[in-house]
Amino acid sequence: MSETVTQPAGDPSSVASLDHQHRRLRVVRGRGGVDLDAAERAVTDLLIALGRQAESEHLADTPRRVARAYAELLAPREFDLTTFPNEEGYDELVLARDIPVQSLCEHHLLPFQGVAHVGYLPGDRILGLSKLARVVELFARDLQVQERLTKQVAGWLQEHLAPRGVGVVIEAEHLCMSMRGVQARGSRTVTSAMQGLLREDARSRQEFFALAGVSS
Ligand SMILES: Nc1nc2c(ncn2[C@@H]2O[C@H](COP(=O)(O)OP(=O)(O)OP(=O)(O)O)[C@@H](O)[C@H]2O)c(=O)[nH]1
Ligand SMILES: [Zn+2]
Repeated sequence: MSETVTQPAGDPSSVASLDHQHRRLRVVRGRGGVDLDAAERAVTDLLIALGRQAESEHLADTPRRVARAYAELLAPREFDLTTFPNEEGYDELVLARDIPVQSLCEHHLLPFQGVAHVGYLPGDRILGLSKLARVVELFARDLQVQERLTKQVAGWLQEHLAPRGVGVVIEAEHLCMSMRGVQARGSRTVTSAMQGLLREDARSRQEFFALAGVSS
């Protein structure tokens, strides 16, 4: 048996189907579609505005490449959110550290990249471990600000896994801050989002930050 679930407001383009028998949630996140032809024309115009014609063989195909690159960067891969019954009653933290994060800053369309530490305190069900990284990608492949990305990952896990708590820390370097502008090379921005016991209980919160290797 399966049913289609539409994601909540703020994420209107996402659709998922729930397989009750296997407790799998098929996660598909559309972006309303990238218009590749229009993007290609826009990149051609941008190159002209920057004073660059298709003067070399390298540049000749650049508009098409850039359009396809953005389409790829804005399209998270589909996955099944597989959960299992917490048969052992495991009630300590589960934490995946150093999950690579790559996203695009919505102010300059430049990359920001770094790592995410994502953890949760299990309730009735535990999650296939790889899914923590997949949820990070689900929201990172978008035009983002780091604060929103961090909160979206935590909120989504809380909603779909119903754990006793969720914690997300992201450490990232923004190329808009290092390659240009202030040129603060090597500076990393740290954001966190905590839900449930990891927000309310000081001991759990401290343990999360200690295991994540981040001072609280
Ligand atoms: N809060 C937040 N700010 C971000 C993020 N990514 C980039 N920014 C900042 O967004 C701001 C945009 O500010 P503006 O003053 O409009 O842009 P700007 O003139 O290019 O700013 P400078 O980078 O200081 O040269 C900059 O301070 C960026 O560093 C993010 O993920 N979160
Ligand atoms: Zn930026």
